[in-house]
Amino acid sequence: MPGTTLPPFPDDVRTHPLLIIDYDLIKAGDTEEVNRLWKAATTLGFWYLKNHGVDQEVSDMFDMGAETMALSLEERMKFERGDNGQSFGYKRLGVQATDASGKFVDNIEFINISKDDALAYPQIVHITYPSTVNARMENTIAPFVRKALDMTYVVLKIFDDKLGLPEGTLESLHAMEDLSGCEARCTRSLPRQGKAAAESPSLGPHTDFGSLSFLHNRLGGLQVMPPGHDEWSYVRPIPGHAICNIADALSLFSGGILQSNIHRVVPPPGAQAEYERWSLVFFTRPTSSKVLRALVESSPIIAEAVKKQPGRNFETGCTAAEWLARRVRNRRINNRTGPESWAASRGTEHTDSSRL
Ligand SMILES: O=C(O)CCC(=O)C(=O)O
Ligand SMILES: [Fe+2]
Repeated sequence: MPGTTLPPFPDDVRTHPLLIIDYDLIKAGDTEEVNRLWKAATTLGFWYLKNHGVDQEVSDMFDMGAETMALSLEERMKFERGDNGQSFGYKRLGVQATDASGKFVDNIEFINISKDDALAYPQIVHITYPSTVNARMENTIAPFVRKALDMTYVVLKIFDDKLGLPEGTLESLHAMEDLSGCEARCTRSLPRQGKAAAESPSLGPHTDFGSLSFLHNRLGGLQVMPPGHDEWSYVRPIPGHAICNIADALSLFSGGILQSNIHRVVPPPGAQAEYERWSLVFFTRPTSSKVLRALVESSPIIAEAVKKQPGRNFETGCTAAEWLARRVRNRRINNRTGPESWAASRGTEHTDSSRL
C-alpha cells in the first residue's frame, strides 16, 4: 500500500457530507469554527479535520502496520488478543460477528497498541508487541499518540465550555498519565468481491467504544447511517483530512448531547475494491476506572438534557474498562451463544430503538 497510486473514490455512490473543521482555527479559539465543530459533534458526531499536522506520523504508522502484517501469521498470532475482552494486541481476520445472526464474520485484521504501553516503553504496562511494533514505539507510535492526545484535549476543552462543565473536567477524565483503553489501531482489509462482500460488511455496524476517534483513510469503505436515515452512505476520504467522531463515553458523559453515531466498513467502492484497504485510528478512551454516566452534578446543561430523555439510561454502572471489555468480548464469534451476544456487544446505538 504505501507508495501505491490508488484509484479515485467514485462519484456515483451515495456519500454523506461532513463539515470540514480547521484544527488551527479551533486551537486558536476562532468562535465561528468552534461553533461549526459543536454543530458537527451534536448532530452526526462525525467531521473532517484539516491542518492537524499529523501527516508524517500517520505515514510512519502505516509503515508500521505494513511491516507488522508482513510478519508471518504464526508470528502475529503470538500477540492475538484472544477471547477474554482484551482490546490491545493483534486481531486476526474473521473472529468478530458482523450482525446478530452470527452467520457472518469480519474481513479485517488489525494491530492495536495501547497508549500506556507506547508512552512507557520499554516498560510493559499491559502487553508485549511484535518486533515491528517495538522497533517503532519511540520514533513512530509515541509521537503519533501524543499528537492525537493533544488534538483530543483541544476538542475536549471546547466541549467543556459548550457543555457548561468546569474547565478541565473532560481532560481530567482522560489524563495522559492515567491507565486507559486508549489505543492506536492500524487495520488491513484484503480485497473481497462477489457474494461474500455483498452479504456482509468487513466490519459490522457499531458505535465506537471510547470518547473520540481520530481516523485516517486512504480508500473508501467507511459508511455512516445518519440519524433519521435508514440507508448507509459512504464517507469520502479526502487526502490530508482526518475523520473524527464522537464515541459512546462522550455521549454518556454529556447526557446524549454529543452524538456517538453508528458506522461500519464495507469493501471500497468501484475500482478501489481491488486494493488492500488500510486505515489508521487513534481511539481516545476514558481512564479505565472512570464510571460512564452523565455528568449531571457538574453541569446544569447536562442535567437538563438528561431530564428531557426519561427513557434513556445514562447510569451505566460500568467503568470505562468494563464497557470496553464487554463490547470487545461479545463481538468475538467464539463467545457467541445467540443473538443476545450481539445485543451485549452494542454500545449507545440501541438507545434509539430504530437503530441496528
Ligand atoms: O476503517 C475505518 O474506516 C473505520 C474503522 C472503525 O470504525 C473502527 O475500527 O472502529
Ligand atoms: Fe468505528
